Amino acid sequence: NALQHVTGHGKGVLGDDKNFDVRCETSGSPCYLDDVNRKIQTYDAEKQDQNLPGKLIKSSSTTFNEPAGVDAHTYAEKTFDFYKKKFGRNSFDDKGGKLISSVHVGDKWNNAAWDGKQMLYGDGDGKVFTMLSGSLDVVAHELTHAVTENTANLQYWGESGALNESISDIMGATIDSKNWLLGEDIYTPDKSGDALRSLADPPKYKQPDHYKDRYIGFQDNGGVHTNSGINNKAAYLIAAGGTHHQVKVQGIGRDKMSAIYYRALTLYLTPNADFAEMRKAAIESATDLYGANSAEVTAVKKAYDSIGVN
Ligand SMILES: O=C(O)[C@H](CCc1ccccc1)CC1(C(=O)N[C@@H](Cc2c[nH]c3ccccc23)C(=O)O)CCCC1
Ligand SMILES: [Ca+2]
Ligand SMILES: [Zn+2]
Repeated sequence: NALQHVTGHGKGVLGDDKNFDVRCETSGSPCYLDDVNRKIQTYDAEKQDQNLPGKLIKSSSTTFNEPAGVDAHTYAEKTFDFYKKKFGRNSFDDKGGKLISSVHVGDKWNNAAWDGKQMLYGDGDGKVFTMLSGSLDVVAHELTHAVTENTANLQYWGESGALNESISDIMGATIDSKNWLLGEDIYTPDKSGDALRSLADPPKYKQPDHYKDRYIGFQDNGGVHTNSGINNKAAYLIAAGGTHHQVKVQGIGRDKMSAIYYRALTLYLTPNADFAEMRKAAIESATDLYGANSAEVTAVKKAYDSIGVN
């Protein structure tokens, strides 16, 4: 069958209308959540997590009545386009690798993940989470794990793991740039105004925002989802500015901040990098991009001073 690609339509998890690229048989039907240009395919795991990816989501027309799949597909396209347009990166591996997502993974699974090969999204239990692909920052978070694996490959425990997590939150909050929250669109559907994490104020959701308050222990791979708050705070301050622990940072904006972290991730960070190495890599990247005595380099130095990473 000819690789036709047409525009599909459908409502997302929050009931909003979305357009996205699909593939239809030459007869015009059925159509699939298969973006042949970007090589993004979205599957239905049918509430199990053993035989992945499951079934390629299809519809008898270009209209898809599958909100979780519509958002997983559309947000993967948006994240793909961000990396391509802003950094010239051709998919997560910079080789045009195929991006596979599965929705309805597990039974009311209150989580999502990149499993080393594909993205997985749970439906949530409807209390703690609604379908997790309904949040652009979550999709961008997961896809960024794939980028990290193909670049610095930050090991997923201890300080390198916290940095791995932080880079995913930073790119998530850059691509979903409406605020500095993570997961707010799908977290506690019955309650508004809360989120899974805040980069602006990590302690609001029980994350540290200073190196002296880091978690040292064995839970969650040594606290990768906890200590990410420390580097998240630094990234927030570099972008938005502010005074933290008596240190004043002049912000340089989200755009330059994310360019610094992307350069650090792809050129300087190594698999076992710790927070001290993150500081050096960010200074080096800002120096490359904006000059040794630039306001951008000063912002990076001050931000890391303010979180106790000197
Ligand atoms: O990608 C990640 O870092 C997280 C992947 C978690 C995971 C790891 C290994 C196997 C399965 C699942 C998923 C996300 C996450 O931050 N999960 C946290 C918070 C969380 C979500 N659901 C939970 C349920 C219970 C406890 C904590 C959580 C975690 O797993 O810690 C990222 C954005 C939103 C969900
Ligand atoms: Ca957000
Ligand atoms: Zn993560």
